[in-house]
Amino acid sequence: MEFHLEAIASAKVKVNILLNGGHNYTIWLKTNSPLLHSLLAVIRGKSQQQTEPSSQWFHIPLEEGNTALSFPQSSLVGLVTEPPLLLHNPAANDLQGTNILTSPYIQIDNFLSETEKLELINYSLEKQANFVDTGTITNTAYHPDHRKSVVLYQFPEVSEIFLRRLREIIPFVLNKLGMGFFPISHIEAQLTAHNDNNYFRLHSDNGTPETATRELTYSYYFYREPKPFSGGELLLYDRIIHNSSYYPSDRFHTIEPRNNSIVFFPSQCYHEVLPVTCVSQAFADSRFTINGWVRRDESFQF
Ligand SMILES: O=C(O)CCC(=O)C(=O)O
Ligand SMILES: [Fe+2]
Repeated sequence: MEFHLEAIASAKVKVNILLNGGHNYTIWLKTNSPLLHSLLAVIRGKSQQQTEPSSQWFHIPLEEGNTALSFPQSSLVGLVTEPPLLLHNPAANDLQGTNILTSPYIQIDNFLSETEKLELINYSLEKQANFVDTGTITNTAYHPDHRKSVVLYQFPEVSEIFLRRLREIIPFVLNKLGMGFFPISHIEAQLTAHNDNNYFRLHSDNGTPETATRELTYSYYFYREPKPFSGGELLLYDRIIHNSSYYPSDRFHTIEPRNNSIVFFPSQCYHEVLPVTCVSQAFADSRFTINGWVRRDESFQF
């Protein structure tokens, strides 16, 4: 399921505009705002030579349009952005030959309140009849046993509030992962359940043309207590970069699917979900997740 809620997707950046003569002004802009992109273009020295003199000026409305900040492009000497907007991916920067890159991840405990988590469990149980097999979409003749679990694609009653919460921490998460901030087009979300002998074999989340704009993967874990299953750890593999392509190395981090925690990592990193053992085999005793991907808006390039 994809959510195209602009309010959720486009996070804001604090931009301090540095002008000739030591002047500076702070404004807030969405990551996909054309103004932000024009400012960045000037900084990169890539602005088009305009013949129209008026287009060589910036006119920025302030205080809900009651005031305006106007200055010529030539006066712009710098931008301080928070969170940092990186103009390129430092991880892949200037790498030649074969390199091994550690796959960064962050796991945040108590992502939802205890009541919200319990409501989410009850909600998932009410919707049991609407879950569908993931294998029918993911498994192929080449990889017949790639994935086994069930998924709910539509859950509007909870997804909006969940994604709003998620969006708030994305700047913090990208910073922790050492990833540059990027313009976000939308955030995908699905609700999955892994029961006895369910798993997801080694894969990356953005290896196809349709998934190429996925930048950040998240997985929120929730289940009944006492923990009704074992296994189901997430293994996150470090990356081998060879000739600009990413491959999994044999080094990995083992991430426990701790109840009410959320994990984030770059979507290009290979990972797998180890088989779950769930003795009761009851749907209610599954390893539940809300998981998905934050997508880059390709129409805006920093
Ligand atoms: O359930 C997890 O821990 C990760 C799921 C996953 O890798 C995916 O859905 O792409
Ligand atoms: Fe994945």
